[in-house]
Amino acid sequence: MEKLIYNARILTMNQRMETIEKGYIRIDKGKITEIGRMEELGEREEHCAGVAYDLEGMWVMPGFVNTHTHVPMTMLRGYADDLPLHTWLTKYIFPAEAKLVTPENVRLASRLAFLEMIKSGTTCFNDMYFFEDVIAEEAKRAGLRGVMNESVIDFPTASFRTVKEGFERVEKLIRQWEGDHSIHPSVCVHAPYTCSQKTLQEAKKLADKYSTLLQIHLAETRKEVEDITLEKGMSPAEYLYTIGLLDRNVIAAHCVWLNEKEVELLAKTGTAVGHCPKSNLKLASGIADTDTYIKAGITVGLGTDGTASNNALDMVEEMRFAALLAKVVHYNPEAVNARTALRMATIEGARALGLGDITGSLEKGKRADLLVVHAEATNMVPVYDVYSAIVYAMNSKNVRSSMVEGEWIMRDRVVLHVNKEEAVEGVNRIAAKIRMKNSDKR
Ligand SMILES: CSC[C@H]1O[C@@H](n2cnc3c(O)ncnc32)[C@H](O)[C@@H]1O
Ligand SMILES: [Zn+2]
Repeated sequence: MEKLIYNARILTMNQRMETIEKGYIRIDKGKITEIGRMEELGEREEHCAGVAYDLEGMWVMPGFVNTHTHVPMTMLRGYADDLPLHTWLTKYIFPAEAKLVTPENVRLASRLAFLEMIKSGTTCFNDMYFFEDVIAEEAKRAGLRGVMNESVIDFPTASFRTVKEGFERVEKLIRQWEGDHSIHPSVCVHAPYTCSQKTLQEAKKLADKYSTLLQIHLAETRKEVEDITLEKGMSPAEYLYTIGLLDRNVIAAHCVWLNEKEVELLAKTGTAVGHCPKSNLKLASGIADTDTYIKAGITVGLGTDGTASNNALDMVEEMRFAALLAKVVHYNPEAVNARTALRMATIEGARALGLGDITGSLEKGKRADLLVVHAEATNMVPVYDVYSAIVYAMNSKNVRSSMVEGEWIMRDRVVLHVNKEEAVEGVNRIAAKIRMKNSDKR
């Protein structure tokens, strides 16, 4: 059914960063069919074949694109905090996942994640986990757009015993969702320190075969750089370049520790970065120098990482952290200004995922993935600059409604297709079992 949104201030986030003071968007079959000023609409609002929404006092902007997360890790939120990555991962998270990751738990934990994501304005996410078939089903039900990465790693996991089996699962998922508008399966390998050269190259071949994205964790910690340099005689990104892994269809999460040469390699190959500022801070991994990356021509999006290392899925927070942190890297307040930060959270994120023609900005022909923001909320007043208000003053509660593929997924803070009580109760049940098992061991 056609929808018409009118009387809103519209932030298009298009190439020219156009805003429309009082504008309208016409939506049909999931797509933006018209976008313009109210004067251009004239009396035509009466000629909407479906429903018209008067959004006086609201801003309409593209939904946030979370370029790196592990959706079902909501079940491990707060399970192991205040640890460095290596200890956190090998002593706590991998062992817990070996017992906890079942299709049923993944389903429940995904529902909780989707509630939190929708409430804080995410409309599109790039996931990396196990049982992505289940996560994809739940994302579809919630109404979200998702890039789904069944992730391959060189040890047996709950969802596959061998790397071969892992890649078979990836291919199955790709075929299963072929032609779907909002579920985008892709290929993923965990990291250069958990996957052999053979696994990494096989993944790249598969991503190229199906024209999908390839996702990997890269240069997250100083330890990773030291270990890979010792083993391969070169730093992690240089190693990936040497074996043919860096490319236009690749997104590397984190990239905290890139040297000058590696920055050039990423820029030259068109490899994108998924910057996760909060997770990098909490695990004390470091601060990625995104200002330098962007100036070098690298596409940089933002990600939350999972809730066991963040511990939230809130892109509004992530965007603010990204802007603030970039400034202290070079003691330069102009680094990553509000416009750049909002671009990273929307259109640059979409471009990093290879979805730049589909989502991330509000333009004719693109899919209608958008947010309705309450601009008159007290924490947003006064407004001298819309980008400043969104990046430095807004909080997630200011997001009132959201839409993906032209369908509302939240209206007036009510998430339409995820049952809150069920999701909360489900994850609390999982946590109770973990607590019981851990107290048995003592
Ligand atoms: C192979 S599925 C994804 C795998 O990654 C783990 N993980 C979560 N956060 C991080 C991180 O910051 N660096 C490296 N690995 C991470 C997650 O627990 C899954 O096992
Ligand atoms: Zn991660």
